[in-house]
Amino acid sequence: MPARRRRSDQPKRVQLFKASRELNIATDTIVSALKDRGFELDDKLAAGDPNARLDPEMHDALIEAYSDDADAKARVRERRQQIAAEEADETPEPTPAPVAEAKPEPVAPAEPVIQPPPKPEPVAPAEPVVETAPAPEPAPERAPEPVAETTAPEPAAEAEAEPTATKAEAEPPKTAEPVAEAEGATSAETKAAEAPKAEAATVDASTPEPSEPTAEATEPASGTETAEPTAEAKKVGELDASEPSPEADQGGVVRANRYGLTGTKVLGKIDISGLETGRRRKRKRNNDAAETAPPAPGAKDGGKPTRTKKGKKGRKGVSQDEVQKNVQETLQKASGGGSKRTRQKRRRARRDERAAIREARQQELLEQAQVLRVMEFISTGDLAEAMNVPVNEVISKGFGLGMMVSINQRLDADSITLLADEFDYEVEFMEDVEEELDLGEEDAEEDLVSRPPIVTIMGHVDHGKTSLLDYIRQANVVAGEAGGITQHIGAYQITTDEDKQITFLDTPGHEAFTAMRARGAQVTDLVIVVVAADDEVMPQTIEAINHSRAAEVPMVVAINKIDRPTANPDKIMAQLAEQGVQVEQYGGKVQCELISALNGTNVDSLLEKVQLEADLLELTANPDRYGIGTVVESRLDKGRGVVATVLVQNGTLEEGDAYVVGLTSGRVRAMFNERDERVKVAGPSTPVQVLGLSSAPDVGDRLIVMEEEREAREIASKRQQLIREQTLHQRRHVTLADLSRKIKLEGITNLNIVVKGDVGGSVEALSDALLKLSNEEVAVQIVHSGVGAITESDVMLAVASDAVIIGFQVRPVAGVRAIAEREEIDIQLYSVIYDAIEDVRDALEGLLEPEEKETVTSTVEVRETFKAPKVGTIAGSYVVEGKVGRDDKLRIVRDGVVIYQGVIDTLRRFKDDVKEVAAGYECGITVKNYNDIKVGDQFETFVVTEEKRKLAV
Ligand SMILES: Nc1nc2c(ncn2[C@@H]2O[C@H](COP(=O)(O)OP(=O)(O)OP(=O)(O)O)[C@@H](O)[C@H]2O)c(=O)[nH]1
Repeated sequence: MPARRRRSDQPKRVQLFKASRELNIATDTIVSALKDRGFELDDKLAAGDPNARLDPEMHDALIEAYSDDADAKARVRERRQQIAAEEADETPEPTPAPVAEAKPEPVAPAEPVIQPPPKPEPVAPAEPVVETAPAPEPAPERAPEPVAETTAPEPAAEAEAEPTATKAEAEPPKTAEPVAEAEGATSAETKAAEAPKAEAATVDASTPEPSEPTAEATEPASGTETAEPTAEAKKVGELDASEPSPEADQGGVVRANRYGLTGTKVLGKIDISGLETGRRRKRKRNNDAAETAPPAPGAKDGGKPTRTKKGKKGRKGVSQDEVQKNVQETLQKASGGGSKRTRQKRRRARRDERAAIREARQQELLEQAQVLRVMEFISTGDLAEAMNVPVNEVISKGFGLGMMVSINQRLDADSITLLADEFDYEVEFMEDVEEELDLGEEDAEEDLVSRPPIVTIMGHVDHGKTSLLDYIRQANVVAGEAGGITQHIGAYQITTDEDKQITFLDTPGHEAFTAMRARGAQVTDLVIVVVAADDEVMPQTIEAINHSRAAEVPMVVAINKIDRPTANPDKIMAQLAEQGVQVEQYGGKVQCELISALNGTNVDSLLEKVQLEADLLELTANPDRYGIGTVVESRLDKGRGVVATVLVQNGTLEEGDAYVVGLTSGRVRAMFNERDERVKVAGPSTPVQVLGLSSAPDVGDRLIVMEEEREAREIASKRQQLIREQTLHQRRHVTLADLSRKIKLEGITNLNIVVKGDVGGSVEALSDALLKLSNEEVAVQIVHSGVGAITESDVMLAVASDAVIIGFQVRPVAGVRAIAEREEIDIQLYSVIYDAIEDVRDALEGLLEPEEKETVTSTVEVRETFKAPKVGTIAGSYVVEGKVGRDDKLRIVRDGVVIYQGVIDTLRRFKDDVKEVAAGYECGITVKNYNDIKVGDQFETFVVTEEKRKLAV
């Protein structure tokens, strides 16, 4: 499976929801803006899918159009940070109080105000100002009309006209409001957003009044309110001006001071908060207020009475707290807490310090994009943990994005990316855990030594591939190896006359070659294409040529069977040239030898040519590193357990090494070469049989030596988990048993199969053949294939993926049959590959006819064996489950592999022949024509009945 690339590697394509957030505009607005600008939108984008991605040009166009909003947002953020810092400072002076108020308050007014035209208001004040001062320009431009017109003209005028007088009278009650107004103004400005701010700011600076009236104007009550604001505005002005008189700290004067200060503060804040966007800020501020506001006792109550007049509850509450707090602080100060002051100073210093650290950390996080390395299908809980955020936050973000996720729900790649984005994480998926291994480590030039080439022989059927391999192998043995005949272990190494070594992959044909390549295991360095001289370049010859080209592996042509009288090598060379293979005899570069695999003619010089070609490749490896190899064959050996032939590709594999291979890990218990001699080490390009695997790996799996076994185990279990999760997610509700019916009734499109077999070769062959059965309606998928008995985990896998289990020359281990029955998993067992293929084909075509049905009657364990003269071997047995019948057929299963199938000759209890023996009883069994029964063997007895087959639904 191709490793998923990090999104950051791709050209930056921003998601719609991100752009929306970034630019502070609705997704709908973005979509329509893009349409207006003539962009072609894909379906997702056109539908406003928040995950749809924008091309960089679209993004640029949006930035151009809406950067103001984005700027505003950025400024707001900046300001928020400032405010947070200020709050943290929480100076004892009255100043902080207003700040605190300013924050919560704008929020409250902000919302209601936001909807109406916030902009018009600034306009309103602008008018009054016009008279007194310059700055009317902005107003006319923006000046919408509604509120502005109704409220603005008169009140504004009044406000200005009446200033001082009104104030003198109105002062007491209004004192409470100034803040409110100020805030109102703030919010108004906030809404005005963009341009007006600058203006507003200037206005504020010069004349505080205008801004306030505006604020009020915005608010519902026009007349009265306007009047008040003006008054307040003046007040503020006055206070500011007059207040030079100190005493701020004094208890008695506290109130007056406080208010004066509050007012000033608020005005100062106005332009900043003017940038604020309503809701978020509100929440934040409320929280802030809650946090900053000390548990001041009767704060609320204390403050309220003064303010009852004006109806802004939110404000009152918060400001009351602050007021109360200030009062307390000031009183404390006044009562002469010198030590307190120092303590406060210290506290402030500490706070500053903490704030600085926090800021630095934030900055750091912002600067370096956070990358999350996770596997697909992790649960929401795990994702939250990986991001170090509370899981409910992740869930609620999910809701916000329209995703209903629960804590244990497994998430697909898109959901993970989306959620992680929300927390500013980039996601890197670990599809292949191998990525985590340090395989990429380059070998130093000086560590590299040359290694033998690894060669695969390919060609058309019957052109002599096997004969050539056999000849080479035998010739090699004859050449003086004392180890005896080489065994078929999937690969072997020979030594040429020049004392050079060549490793051959012992599986002729391109199936094995492509099967490995399909798994990303490029083992072969060189291909020998065999063509029979008495035949022609055939389809599979062309396939072989194409395979070697696709793999970018050089080829050497062997024109075989030249001993045959009908041999016509020239014709073959000409035909090869037609395929673009120019052999050297034809002036081309491809080396070619005319051979006879049967009697060995020119095989030596063929090997020389192979060696020459290999020399050009300058193949090297570093024997001084941990071994890395590829499994070329794996099988279940009766005595040794799982045996895997590993072709070491780099480094050295040693006995005792800890390794991970496929989904399993372990230690190399022992190693044997192709002559079955025990070896302690295996260097580059050496094929070796590895013992000590807990389960059979797949052909093409990489075996990687790890420093510690624990590490290897972790990787294996991660892989298992990944496979499990992926399988769960790829669940298809299809079973072979229902296949025909489902094809007809439900039009199902997938048939999942778990293939188990006795040797890797047959498993591969069967799997490949089954895969090829896919037709237009139904695709065959091999969800798992492996060597060995059918285990519970196979059944569980089949359950998870609704698969059928096909066993070739293997049987379910004890108890598994019962589980399969309970789970309604169909296990089909075969001894002939062709039968399996035919059955599946029939099932796929919905043609399976009723036939014989085999029913297993018992499982029997051989506990002792006795040799009796005439009778042969008697198996002293125990019936584990079921009931053995005298006429039952039987299979002998050893280590999960069927070694014999036949019939029961005699069935006895004590010395009597019996018709049947039930579970829990002992009996003596002899098998017709078979005596090689061993203790530990299992008999599986069965009867064959003429019944409709399961598949013939
Ligand atoms: N006369 C002659 N016969 C050969 C030679 N090489 C192979 N044969 C015969 O050709 C037949 C097929 O040879 P194999 O080696 O089985 O061919 P293959 O390409 O391995 O065939 P598949 O495994 O079916 O793909 C056998 O009967 C061989 O004895 C040769 O050099 N000369």
